[in-house]
Amino acid sequence: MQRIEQHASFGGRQEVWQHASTTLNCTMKVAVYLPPAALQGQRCPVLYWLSGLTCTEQNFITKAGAQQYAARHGIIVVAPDSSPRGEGVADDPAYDLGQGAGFYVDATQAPWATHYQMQRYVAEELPALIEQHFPATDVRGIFGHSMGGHGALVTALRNPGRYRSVSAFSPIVAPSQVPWGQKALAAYLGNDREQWLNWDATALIATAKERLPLLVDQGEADEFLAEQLRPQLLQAACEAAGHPITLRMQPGYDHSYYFIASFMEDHFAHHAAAFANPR
Ligand SMILES: N[C@@H](CCC(=O)N[C@@H](CS)C(=O)NCC(=O)O)C(=O)O
Repeated sequence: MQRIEQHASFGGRQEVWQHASTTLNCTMKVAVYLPPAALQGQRCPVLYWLSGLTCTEQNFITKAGAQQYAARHGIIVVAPDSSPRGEGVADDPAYDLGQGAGFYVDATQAPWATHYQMQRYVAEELPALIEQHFPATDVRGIFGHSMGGHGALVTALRNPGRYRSVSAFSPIVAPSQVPWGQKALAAYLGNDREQWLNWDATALIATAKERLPLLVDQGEADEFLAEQLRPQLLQAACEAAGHPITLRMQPGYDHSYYFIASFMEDHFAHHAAAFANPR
């Protein structure tokens, strides 16, 4: 791993690292915030952030205002790029497919399957790397925004026991039922809609092996709310399955990082409380 950026921040350090990913077959960039406790040699729990469409590892660290809360709670925050990248990596001219739009799934279809294995990357390769190279414990949480909110929910649901906590901002809760998800899942997984359900939080809730409480914040003025996000589908699935969920509709807020930053403190409190509780 090679460090390519470092900035003092709230007594800790915001870093960006670059590494060769064996899962994705390309060079990946990942942002790592080390709180003051980690710089003093303490092992800290790790909160993974998954970004939305068009994002790199930069959007979250420059716009979400998370460093102050990570510093206060003594949490390492890891924010990877949202897809494999590079000249040899398959892409599409549209913003919602290909580079910047990995959807956190493991692709099975050409030309995507060679590099687009984002689920194994975020759930397996990245935690192993972080826990080897940084003063991290194996206590993990995961959260994200939009496509990354979908990624966080699905990653926690598919990997029981691996995360202590999960939350999301404006997630795509039912990708198999909305245009962004249908386009990406058809490309990456093919046309068998049964396969799509393995990557759809609303579908996975019914048979979840672990009932981690979900915290979901959603802006009511979000331009993608009615067509792409539809959080009520997740709430209904949770009610049917007896899965704990706190869905907070936030009047006046749109889909942007201004919204995310406004409720970031609450998400850190949610994850920090879970980290403090022994299982
Ligand atoms: N209107 C946007 C749609 C993509 C979008 O809204 N991306 C969200 C995540 S779904 C985002 O985080 N954008 C980057 C940012 O706001 O920094 C575009 O065409 O680029």
